[in-house]
Amino acid sequence: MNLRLWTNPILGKSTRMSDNMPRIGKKRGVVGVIFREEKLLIIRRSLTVTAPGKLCLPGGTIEKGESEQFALVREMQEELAIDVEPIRLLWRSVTPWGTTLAWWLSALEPDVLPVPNPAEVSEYHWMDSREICNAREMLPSLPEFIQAIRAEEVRLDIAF
Ligand SMILES: Nc1nc2c([nH]c(=O)n2[C@@H]2O[C@H](COP(=O)(O)OP(=O)(O)OP(=O)(O)O)[C@@H](O)[C@H]2O)c(=O)[nH]1
Repeated sequence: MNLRLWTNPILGKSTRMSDNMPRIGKKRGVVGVIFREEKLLIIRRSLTVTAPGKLCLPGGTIEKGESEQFALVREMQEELAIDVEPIRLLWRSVTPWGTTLAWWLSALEPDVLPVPNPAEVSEYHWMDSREICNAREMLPSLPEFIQAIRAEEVRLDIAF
């Protein structure tokens, strides 16, 4: 694969990326990185959306004119009826099909219970990193995110 170094303007750090990394005009998405008791909030996609039945982080496409934070708050409401507070951008990645993803650490009040919108989400789980890496139906971006944490490309203030 043809690799080059790309300087992430937000993290101010060089990240190894391939030639199919972010390009202007491609679809952009945002996902919420939401922890509770050192577990990550994972959704199972409904059977009527793309990648049906797959496990992934809650999130979705950034609509025209939206900021990443606005899209994140909207998607969390639409998918799980939760109000989250975007805290900071942790990582950027690109899917093999060219969607750039912004990974936002987000806060959720400790007593709030997500309520899946069945049109988009069939269920949710709180999973640790071992469960995420072992789950067969996970979108591949999740294990890649865990690898980026282990490589200290992503800085978290909690053990995960
Ligand atoms: N929600 C979500 N999407 C992800 C993850 N990882 C990943 O590659 N994606 C990709 O990010 C893109 C946007 O996510 P989505 O499909 O949930 O967006 P959406 O609800 O707006 O639906 P749409 O874009 O099909 O209209 C998709 O290409 C999806 O495959 C993840 O962990 N969570």
